[in-house]
Amino acid sequence: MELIRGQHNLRPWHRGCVATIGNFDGVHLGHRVILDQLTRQMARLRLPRMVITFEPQPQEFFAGPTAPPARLMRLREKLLALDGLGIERVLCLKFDHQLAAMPASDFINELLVNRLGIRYLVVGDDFRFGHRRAGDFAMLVAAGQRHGFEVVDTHSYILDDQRVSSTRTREALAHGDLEAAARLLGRPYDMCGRVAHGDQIGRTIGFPTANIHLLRRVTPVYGVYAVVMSGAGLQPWPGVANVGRRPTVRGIRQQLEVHLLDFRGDLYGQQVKVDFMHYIRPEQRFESLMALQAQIQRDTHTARSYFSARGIVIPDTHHRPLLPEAF
Ligand SMILES: Cc1cc2nc3c(=O)[nH]c(=O)nc-3n(C[C@H](O)[C@H](O)[C@H](O)COP(=O)(O)O)c2cc1C
Ligand SMILES: Nc1ncnc2c1ncn2[C@@H]1O[C@H](COP(=O)(O)OP(=O)(O)O)[C@@H](O)[C@H]1O
Repeated sequence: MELIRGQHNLRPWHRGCVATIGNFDGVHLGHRVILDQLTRQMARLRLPRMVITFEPQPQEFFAGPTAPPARLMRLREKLLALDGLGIERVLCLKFDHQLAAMPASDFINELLVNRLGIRYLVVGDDFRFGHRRAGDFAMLVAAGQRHGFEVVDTHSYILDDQRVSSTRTREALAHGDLEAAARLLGRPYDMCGRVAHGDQIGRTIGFPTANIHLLRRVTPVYGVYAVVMSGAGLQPWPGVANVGRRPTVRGIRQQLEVHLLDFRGDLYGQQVKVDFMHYIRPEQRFESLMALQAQIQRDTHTARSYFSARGIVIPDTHHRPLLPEAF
């Protein structure tokens, strides 16, 4: 997949594509239907698929730095998901004052027509763009008729009588209904990151945890969960995780901490993905490390019952095949 950061990085060979515009936060089943639509048009018109997205997301820009709304994915996670679906190109536009002030006609003529040479565009019929949100679906349809591209409305994807959306997914996660979120996403909710060094308190209470910095993001999950971690050259590995500020040890930053069940080994520096399977409890402040330790012990029991009821097996570190000494 090719990532094009900003309009100024578009080159003449990027002209000619079938495209969609949106936040794609979560890359949920509704998004997947849109992307499938692009795939069919790619085959018909023999043109690459282009996803046009914004960073920060417009709602984040308008909310300002003090009250950022929760988002499901960091840009990196979004790009990984789109790459996994085989999308050829992503144009990531920096959403700033300049873009917010761009007249709707420039957005169409400069970007969509001149720079991108769009031949097919799929967007929601409530999509608004350009200065004062003056651009709308009807304007795109009219431009399409003038310049010879097709504009199609995204049909709402319905599950359990309701539209699948990023907001609905965030709400399911906020209510601890990870199972509902997984149905909307078509996979468990996950977060990706690199395992960093922490305060090394975990090992002293018998629960070493792989620390993953969340890079200032407002997460839609908060508290203790049964998780499955993958990456680091391991088979998917069940564990328990805490997303929070760790009030017991006076943590400052919000962090994701994963304790893998029955695992021993070094994970520092590894890039990992953590699937959130089941909500266990909210984060709490404990009076002592001993009280925290006792609670984590109970959390691991809860997680073990969850995994065994679903036939998810915990691998055995001791039975992992070892490379011969000579290697
Ligand atoms: C399953 C689990 C639940 C946790 N719950 C809490 C909690 O409710 N409150 C808290 O302050 N710390 C909690 N922690 C502890 C911290 O997340 C962290 O593991 C601990 O402070 C050790 O940090 P370190 O890895 O930097 O040494 C929990 C950890 C795990 C693995
Ligand atoms: N079962 C386990 N789950 C998670 N990490 C483990 C486990 N066993 C060993 N580790 C290793 O120990 C580190 C965590 O130990 P910890 O004492 O919590 O130190 P830190 O505060 O640096 O995270 C992990 O980053 C990983 O490399």
